[in-house]
Amino acid sequence: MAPDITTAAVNATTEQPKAGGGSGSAFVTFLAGNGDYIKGVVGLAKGLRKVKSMYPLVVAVLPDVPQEHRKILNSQGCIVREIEPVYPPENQTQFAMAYYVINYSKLRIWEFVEYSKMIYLDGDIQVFGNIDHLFDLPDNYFYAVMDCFCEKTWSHSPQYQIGYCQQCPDKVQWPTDFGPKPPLYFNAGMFIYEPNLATYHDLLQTVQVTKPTSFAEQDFLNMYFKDKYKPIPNVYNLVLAMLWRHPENVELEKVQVVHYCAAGSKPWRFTGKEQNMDREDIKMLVNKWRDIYEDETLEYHNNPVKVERFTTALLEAGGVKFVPAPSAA
Ligand SMILES: O=c1ccn([C@@H]2O[C@H](COP(=O)(O)OP(=O)(O)O)[C@@H](O)[C@H]2O)c(=O)[nH]1
Ligand SMILES: OC[C@H]1O[C@H](O[C@@H]2[C@@H](O)[C@H](O)[C@@H](O)[C@H](O)[C@@H]2O)[C@H](O)[C@@H](O)[C@H]1O
Ligand SMILES: [Mn+2]
Repeated sequence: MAPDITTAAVNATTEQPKAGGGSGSAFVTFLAGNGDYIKGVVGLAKGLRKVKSMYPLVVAVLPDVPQEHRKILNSQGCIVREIEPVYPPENQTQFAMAYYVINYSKLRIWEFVEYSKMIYLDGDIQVFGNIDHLFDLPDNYFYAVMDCFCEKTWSHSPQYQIGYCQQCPDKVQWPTDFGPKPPLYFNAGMFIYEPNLATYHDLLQTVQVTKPTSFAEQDFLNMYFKDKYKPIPNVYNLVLAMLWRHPENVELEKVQVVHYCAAGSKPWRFTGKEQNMDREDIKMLVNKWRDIYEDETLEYHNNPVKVERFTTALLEAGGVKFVPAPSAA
């Protein structure tokens, strides 16, 4: 039987190593704690398989992720990478959500230089369309979708207070006495980046001298990459609040990636009781997530990537060495 090798592994042996040193691409997500986000990551691994992505899913896990959850990740074909926490400097900041303090640990993914390009996805994201083409975007930029400032979670901000949102910049003009309009701001639940050790060390040093703010590492990443940030269409990270805040900017049938970040929208613990959670579109998106999560045909053991014998022979004949690697996709 032909050895299981991922297309990415084959690609990795043919692509030229880039600046970061790595030569392959992969999706990466972040898992912390012993709670139920493991379900989000399993759903994501199965969703990437359903859309027949060519790339593996790396999961950066904090030490508090239990062995049982790591076993589940391996059984789903994920590549589990242990990371240490990253804490912001001592501060009095009230994060929008108290647990956001652990989200600074996401910054460890810049150390994964065995990969030249990665797409980061939160564990509460699902991919409903193949987005592998995003790995081909030009290097040296930080790609992500613009966020929305209209939810209560933004009530601390001047944008919210004057009703300004970058999703509808002409609705409320930015007052001149408020100083310069804020630069475009991205949601950090999904982004395309290149791991790089110099950037990684600079990120960690800069965190220690930067005052933490409400949206923790999301604010920090926006500040750090403000000159490299390139917005990509909302279809690549539908922040659910867009459905009721900016429906004119959403064409649901074209959405490729859904981000279940609105309060009460996590599909694995959905009750439908919170504000906006009784909407038909929300219930449809939660059911779409659940269908994938419960789909037995999407289990890894039902989907090992097989390569025709001739491909193997071709690789060996060409002297190209390939390393079998589990694929989450
Ligand atoms: O207890 C937790 C909280 C968060 N996360 C990870 O951190 C990400 C960011 O948190 P979250 O998505 O809840 O933030 P939101 O996008 O809802 O603001 C999650 O998607 C998970 O990948 C986790 O693994 N365990
Ligand atoms: O740690 C800060 C987090 O900030 C972001 O979530 C927010 C943001 O999207 C707001 O705009 C929404 O209003 C809010 O609901 C949502 O939770 C990222 O999705 C998450 O990955 C993480 O970076
Ligand atoms: Mn999220």
